[in-house]
Amino acid sequence: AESQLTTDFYSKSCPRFLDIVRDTITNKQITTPTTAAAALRLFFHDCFPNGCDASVLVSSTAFTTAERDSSINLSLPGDGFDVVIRAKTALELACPNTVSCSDVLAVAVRDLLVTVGGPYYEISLGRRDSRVSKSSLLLAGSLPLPSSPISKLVEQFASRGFSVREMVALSGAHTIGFSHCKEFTARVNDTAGYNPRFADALRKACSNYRNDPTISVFNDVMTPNKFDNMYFQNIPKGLGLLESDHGLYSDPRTRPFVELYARDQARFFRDFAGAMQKLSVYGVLTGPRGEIRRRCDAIN
Ligand code: HEM
Ligand SMILES: [Ca+2]
Ligand SMILES: [Ca+2]
Repeated sequence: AESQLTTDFYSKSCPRFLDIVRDTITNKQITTPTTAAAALRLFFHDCFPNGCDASVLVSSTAFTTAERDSSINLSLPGDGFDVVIRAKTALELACPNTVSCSDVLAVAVRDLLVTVGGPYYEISLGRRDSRVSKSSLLLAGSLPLPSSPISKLVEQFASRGFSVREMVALSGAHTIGFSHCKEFTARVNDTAGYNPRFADALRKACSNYRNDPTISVFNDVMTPNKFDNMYFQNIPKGLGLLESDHGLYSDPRTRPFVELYARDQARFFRDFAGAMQKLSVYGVLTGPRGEIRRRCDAIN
């Protein structure tokens, strides 16, 4: 299906497509700077389990619990959904029933990454949206957990055609955004891999998280809002946040790529851009296998 995608898919049917998405994401990112990270994680959680088909955008109904309401997706921030819905609303006025929500999400993420300093890459278009979104179909193990051993993560990426190198490059997404205390606190207490002063600061920041589960910490403590290679420079210094971040440095299969990206940001940007292009065509639907959703939060 991915071979049927083209970069000029909407050039006749919706010539303003790219401009409309760019205007929308620019306004949103300026007013809400957490949007870029929110949308990037949303995209990963759409594509990785069952393909880039906007299945994660659908809301639950009286009859079905949608993917969005499965436990691993409950922490997806609303701003990722919101930026897609805003762009889609503007697009329905300009070119009704033409642009898929999955294409909007893929392009919105690309453009948002550029606004925070990330690399530009071409996005092929013509994805269609899923006609199903069921929490019950999201199998255990369809998304990586921070507590998973590196072998398990390598396996999860390999079964979808991603190399170890691509997995490390994609993990560089944690150069922006934040994580809730419950995702890492248990590990901080045994201090394995953490810089002691960083561990102290994390314990302090999270000391009240059971009463206030919204407390969260930047994934990249040095440049939290900038897309750069700082994530990889942090890890060898014990400044990685999640157990899976530290793990990339302890494992001999992934460590060389952490070191490579830590010293060569251009290399990281090239590999990240390539891996994002690959992720963005993973499991796409084309033609009659999908639909152009009228609203991104509901199957037609
Ligand atoms: C390698 C395995 C990965 C694991 C175990 C993992 C795990 C996590 C966890 C636990 C969080 C914190 C969520 C929260 O507390 O709200 C997080 C945040 C995030 N993840 Fe990952 N992730 C992985 C790979 C990826 C990939 C491949 C991407 C994108 C290409 C990505 C993008 C993000 C972003 C942008 C955030 C910050 C979200 C925000 O600020 O709203 N992650 N990740
Ligand atoms: Ca999906
Ligand atoms: Ca950063």
